[in-house]
Amino acid sequence: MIIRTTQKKGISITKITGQELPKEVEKNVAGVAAMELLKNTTSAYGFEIEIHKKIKPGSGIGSSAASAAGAVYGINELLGKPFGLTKLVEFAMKGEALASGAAHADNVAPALFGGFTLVRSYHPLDVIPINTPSELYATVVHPQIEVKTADSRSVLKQNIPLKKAIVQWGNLAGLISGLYTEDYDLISRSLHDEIVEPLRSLLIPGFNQVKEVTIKAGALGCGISGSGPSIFALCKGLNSAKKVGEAMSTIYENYGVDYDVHISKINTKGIKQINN
Ligand SMILES: Nc1ncnc2c1ncn2[C@@H]1O[C@H](COP(=O)(O)OP(=O)(O)O)[C@@H](O)[C@H]1O
Ligand SMILES: N[C@@H](CCOP(=O)(O)O)C(=O)O
Repeated sequence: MIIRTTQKKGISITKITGQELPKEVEKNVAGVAAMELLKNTTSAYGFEIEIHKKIKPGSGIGSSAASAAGAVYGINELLGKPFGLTKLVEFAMKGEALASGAAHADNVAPALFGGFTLVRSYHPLDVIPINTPSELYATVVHPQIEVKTADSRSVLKQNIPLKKAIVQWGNLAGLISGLYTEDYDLISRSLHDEIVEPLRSLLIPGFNQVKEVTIKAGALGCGISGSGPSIFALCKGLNSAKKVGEAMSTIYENYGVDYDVHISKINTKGIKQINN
């Protein structure tokens, strides 16, 4: 993303490459998030935004969040950093509301803070950055089909049986504890989703096979990335992450579905600015 200051007040989106997305400010998550930030300033300037997309929308790996968070981060830098990270998350959430119908911080918070983040509360917004174990890698397979967050939210049930909620609270607490203590076995034992995965996985071709081969290949755990269709695995060490990536690929090779595999150490720094 490239952001420039302009004499004309307001936001404009001047160029989009890589994907078909609207340039109208009110229809693009970057424009909506940027407008929300501007509403909270008395800036004498405006900003023009170029968006260069490398991820298909409806990915489950935060394509929309990347644009929303990038826009507010860049404008905040150009304004001399009047806002802290939590405030930027609030602005970027307005962009996510356009994409999915819900002003959630699940992707914009980690994009801005870096690493793992816990969104403890929305009223008020309370984002807690969580420790990242030093040997932790993520492997993500992104089958090139679009699953919109709004659609995969609509398949969820509004009520959760108490028994399932108790199991899930245990897993969540175990995961947070495992991340802080860098206990990879505990992370592995805690990576289970009793509530959302059984419903949403039906929207993802090959999900069960991917999960099976991924665990066999040595992943600590595997699940739906965001609202899908991407599937993530957490791994200890780069070699394990690569083996898991190969195992994931075999499934989509057999399905004949185009896919990308991304392997990365967990990025603990969040968005960074590059000056040209
Ligand atoms: N700058 C943008 N980047 C990505 N998606 C955008 C953008 N602006 C608007 N959208 C819309 O947001 C929706 C994708 O968001 P979402 O379903 O949450 O997928 P993802 O998991 O890839 O973020 C699509 O309808 C897309 O047209
Ligand atoms: N975590 C939320 C939002 C997911 O958004 P996405 O853009 O990553 O799909 C959810 O699971 O609904």
